[in-house]
Amino acid sequence: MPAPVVKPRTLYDKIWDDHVVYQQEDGSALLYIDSRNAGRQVRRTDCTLSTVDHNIPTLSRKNYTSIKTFVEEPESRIQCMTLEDNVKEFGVTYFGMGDRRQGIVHIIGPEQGFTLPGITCVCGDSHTSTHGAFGALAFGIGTSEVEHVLATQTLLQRKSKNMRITVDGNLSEGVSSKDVILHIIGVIGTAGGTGSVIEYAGSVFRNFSMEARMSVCNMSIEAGARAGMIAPDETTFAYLKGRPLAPAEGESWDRAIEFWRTLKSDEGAKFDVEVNIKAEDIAPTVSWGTSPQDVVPITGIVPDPTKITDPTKRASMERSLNYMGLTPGTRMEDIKVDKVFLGSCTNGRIEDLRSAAKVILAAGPNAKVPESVVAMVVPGSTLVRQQAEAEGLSAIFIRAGWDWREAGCSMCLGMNPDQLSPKERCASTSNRNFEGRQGAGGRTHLLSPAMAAATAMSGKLTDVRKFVGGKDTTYTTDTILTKQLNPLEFLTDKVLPPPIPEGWKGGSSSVPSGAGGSQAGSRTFTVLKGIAAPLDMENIDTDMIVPKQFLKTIKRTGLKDALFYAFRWDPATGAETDFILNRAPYNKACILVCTGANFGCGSSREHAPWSLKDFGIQCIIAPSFAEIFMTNTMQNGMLPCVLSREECKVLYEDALSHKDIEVDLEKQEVRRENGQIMKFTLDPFRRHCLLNGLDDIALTLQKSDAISAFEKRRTEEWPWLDGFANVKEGKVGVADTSGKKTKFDW
Ligand SMILES: CC(C)[C@H](C(=O)O)[C@@H](O)C(=O)O
Ligand code: SF4
Repeated sequence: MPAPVVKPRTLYDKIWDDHVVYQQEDGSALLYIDSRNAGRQVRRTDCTLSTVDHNIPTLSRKNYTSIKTFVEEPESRIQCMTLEDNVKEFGVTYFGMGDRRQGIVHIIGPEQGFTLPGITCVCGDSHTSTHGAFGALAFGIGTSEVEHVLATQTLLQRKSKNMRITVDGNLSEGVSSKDVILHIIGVIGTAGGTGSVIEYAGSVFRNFSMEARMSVCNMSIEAGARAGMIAPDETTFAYLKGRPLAPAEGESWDRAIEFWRTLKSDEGAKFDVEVNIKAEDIAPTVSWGTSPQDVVPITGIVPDPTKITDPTKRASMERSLNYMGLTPGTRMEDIKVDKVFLGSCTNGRIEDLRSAAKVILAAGPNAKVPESVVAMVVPGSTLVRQQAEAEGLSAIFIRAGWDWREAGCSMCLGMNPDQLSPKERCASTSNRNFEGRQGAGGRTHLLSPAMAAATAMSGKLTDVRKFVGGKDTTYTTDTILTKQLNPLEFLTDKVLPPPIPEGWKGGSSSVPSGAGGSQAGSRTFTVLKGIAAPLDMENIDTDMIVPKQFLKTIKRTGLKDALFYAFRWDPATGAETDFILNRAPYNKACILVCTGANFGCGSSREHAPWSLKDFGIQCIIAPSFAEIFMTNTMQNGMLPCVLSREECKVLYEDALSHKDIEVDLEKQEVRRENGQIMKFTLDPFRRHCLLNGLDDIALTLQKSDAISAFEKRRTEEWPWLDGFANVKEGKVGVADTSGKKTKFDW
């Protein structure tokens, strides 16, 4: 009999196929998750890593003794202490503030060799896409899904489309990986990758270092994609070799490498969407608006909304320009800044710091940041910080007048004290320029580390080529700086597997008990009729829906007033504004109708649906949704309903005239008062769960035999994934197992 013909597969197809624990009839699958960066009992502590990053202060830690005494802000302190209690209780490896392996989770995972090719990796954070740079399938999830993974080590997923973005050619001088990804998002838009996993291909990515690849994959979420990935190659393997949590050299490493070499898209594999970009078309790029797609070359001008024909899009652009305090036609290079932020999970790595330091050096030995500007560097991890100090980079920054901080997320989202004041303008190497992202009323321009340095040294947005004319500032080998050290010199802390928590009967044959049904409120959605609140905006992001200051809660409830906070409360007086949700009858709305696409884009914060639900909104109707937000709503018994833009506009008018709208999930239809019916569709499994109020975790636990069987096979085929493979004796990188039991409200 002839051998069956094997269809060529993409890299994404291969990783997906390797992780299917159980294929459901409706097309969705239970996917095994190899690693997660973060309750319930934890099924695989050996696959879990946790740290503190979002809300910790970035002040000197010289006198650090404990979170309790160091973190002044009470809610942040409670959140961090709760995490510490939980990692103790569950025996999860934890890099706390006193550990030099602490840092932004998307920096420390790769740094430690925890992120490996071919794995699935999730984290309750949208920039988990970063880890795709290693040829992993890595994506962000919300709190409810994190719970699901912690309890079952699996996730219910529907396969995404395959999208390939190829960038071939030679990048021009001054153009870095950040410019490449900003340019890509400018071309395809923030919803351009929705429903897809992007594979980045072509000579530009092949020639990038791992750090540059991480910056690109990191921002896949800003392009709306489920994940971004790059096929692993010799650059990947060289980066991983010798890292503490990577497979140990010898048989384990050899076996792993042999497998990793198979992880590439086959010749002739089918991609549903292909985008081709010429490297030569990419210039040093900067954002002008409040969405990462609002970008222009640094040599460009602020665009003119009157040239936009679609009224919703035009209104969004006008709103952005008004928020940003910019006039159409202004040269980007004429825009003065107040602050410069170098850091974040996009650009807080050693190469980013080197690239910026190089520009500072090029500005001259005595060059200083102008008095009017505050420039800060926040390394992505404490190890990056130590390496930068050893390489002499910190001295370059400090001499030029930059503020040299400790590791954390910092002003990327301002959940800690590092924030912009209203109307302050910041050149930032982070990934999001949403309204209020870096502080209420603050204005953000996204750019590369080299451009940030050029901007800091001149006080206004500046073309980096003015500083490094003729010199290549891409992340290749660099000779200007004093000395470049091998990161392995800093990765010397010994690692042991996490301790086994008391009472844990783990292993691949058992599934923790007590799982199921912890979500707040009802999970059932059937028919809903009532007042709908109208919204006419594009790209409503989750930072707008619920700003960062409310993410410090460890509860799912009490977020009613947090909803659209910056819109609903006057920043000066705290009084109610006349925003639509504050006006009767919309203050009692149970449905939200939005005419703009890409509702819920940005962060994976489940606080967004929690706050909507707390307000009373159970259904959102829009032309399209960001994927993580959509899943998060359904996890909370809410319905995201997709209708065409035209239908949304009709319902918007109904909402304006206070007409009731009826949404029927059983029949999958929206009914208007005049009897007109609009049909919609929803994933059959999700619909079934919503109609019956089913808990995913309870359902998954019924498949525990399949999970155990998968784990057995995984141990045979990929033994290096069990436990922390490259374990050395010595210091334990975890908290102990004593301590009181702490329970979240979720
Ligand atoms: C807080 C977290 C859930 C969030 C994310 O998902 O991205 C944050 O990292 C952000 O960048 O907004
Ligand atoms: S995007 Fe910013 S806030 Fe979010 S993980 Fe990265 S650094 Fe932290």
